[in-house]
Amino acid sequence: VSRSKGLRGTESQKELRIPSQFSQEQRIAMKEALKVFPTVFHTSFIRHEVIGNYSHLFTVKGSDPSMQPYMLLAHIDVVPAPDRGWDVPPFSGLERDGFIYGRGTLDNKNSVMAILQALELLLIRSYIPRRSFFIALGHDEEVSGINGAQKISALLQARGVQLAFLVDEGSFILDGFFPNLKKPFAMVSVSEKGAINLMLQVNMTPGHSSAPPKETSIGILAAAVSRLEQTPMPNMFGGGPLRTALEQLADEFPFPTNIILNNLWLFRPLVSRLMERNYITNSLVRTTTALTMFNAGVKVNVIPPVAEAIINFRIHPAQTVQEVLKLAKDIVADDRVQFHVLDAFDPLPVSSSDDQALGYQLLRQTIQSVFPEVNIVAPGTCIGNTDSRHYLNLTTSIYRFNPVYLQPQGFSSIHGINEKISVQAYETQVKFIFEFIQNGDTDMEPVPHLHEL
Ligand SMILES: CCCCCCCCCCCCCCCCCC(=O)N[C@@H](Cc1ccccc1)C(=O)O
Ligand SMILES: [Zn+2]
Ligand SMILES: [Zn+2]
Repeated sequence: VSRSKGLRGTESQKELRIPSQFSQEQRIAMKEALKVFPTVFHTSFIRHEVIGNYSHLFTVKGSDPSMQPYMLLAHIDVVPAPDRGWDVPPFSGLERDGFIYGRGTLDNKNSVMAILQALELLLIRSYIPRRSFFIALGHDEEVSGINGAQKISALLQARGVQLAFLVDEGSFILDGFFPNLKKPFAMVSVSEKGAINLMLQVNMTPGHSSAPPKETSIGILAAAVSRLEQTPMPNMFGGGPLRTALEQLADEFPFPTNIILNNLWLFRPLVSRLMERNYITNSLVRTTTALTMFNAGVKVNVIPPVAEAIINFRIHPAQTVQEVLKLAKDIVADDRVQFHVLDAFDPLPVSSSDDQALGYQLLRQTIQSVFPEVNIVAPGTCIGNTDSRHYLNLTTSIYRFNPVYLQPQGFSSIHGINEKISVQAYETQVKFIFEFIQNGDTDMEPVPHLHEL
């Protein structure tokens, strides 16, 4: 998408804009006061509700009821953090060398705090939005979102709300993910992979370990999961957001990659193989198979009656739950291994990233203004799952983007160790949301878009 396209506000709208410049005092307060947002909680046109005991829903009523509302989404829960391996304790929130360390600093307390902080800063400058918006802060995203996001979504549906678009976590400004691409680019995820949690179970007759049978439940199951791990699902690289992104990025690469990416009609097989070389880009071209749990055995000298394993599949947008299960059964090819699907859902619909897509264009406009050094804003597919999938009933326009730079090392720190965000990056995220909310007051309305997969 060229930088020249985008949204244009009227002259009067431009004049009314509050510049996103903060005093030194405000910048210090932004960092220090990571606690309360008094103005947010005491503004007459903002309603705060607690949903499902712990999730938060803010309804910010705009002055123009004819404008369709949007939603900003984040989650307050985090995954556990091992005590070992961190440079500072993971729940201390300590600052070191300009970075705030801690579990959730990138996933997703940064967004929780930056959204509320940006709104607070706008309100104390007497900002009144034209377009209404919701802020939904889920409390159980890391364990499925059923008691948080799903309840908020049901409540808003009951109230007859339809959203123009929604913005959640799920992608970043990516820096250093391709070895020969020196410049960072913004990836806005317009879809996310599907998932299956599959339990494999083998039941055998227990007995004394001194006279073992030729095969045990553990041996049979281990062989089955090993076959799954050793047999990757097919490479599905071809179309969709990934192809669009690579084509948009083509000219950012040096020769000969630029030629290759500009001619995917010819070089598609080569590119699909190159993508497999790295475990992150590999996850974009196929359904991934991750062995995540394995349980068996009750005592050192008992042949175990049951062995169980859990396989976590992340489904490529070009496949379905049923197709992946069929492939998995064919790979295991052993009737003694029982399949139990614990939970499963297909890849999410693809939201529009065209010139008429309000949410996407507002993100692009704000990225270009806050990160002028970023040349490319490209659509992508989120490899993980987010709370946003619970809002399909409210909108067809779901975008996943965090206005933060991410390097491969930072990616490993999410759910890993030494998760951290620089104070400067956090300030920039606040600035981004401060601008985004104002940009949301544009008159441009989205056109209906049919989902495609
Ligand atoms: C053109 C290609 C460029 C290279 C691509 C690089 C990709 C790096 C993108 C990094 C963004 C990853 C953000 C992932 C957010 C996922 C959030 C998450 O962890 N969600 C959980 C939710 C969940 C779901 C079901 C049960 C429990 C939890 C997850 O496991 O997916
Ligand atoms: Zn998250
Ligand atoms: Zn997470």
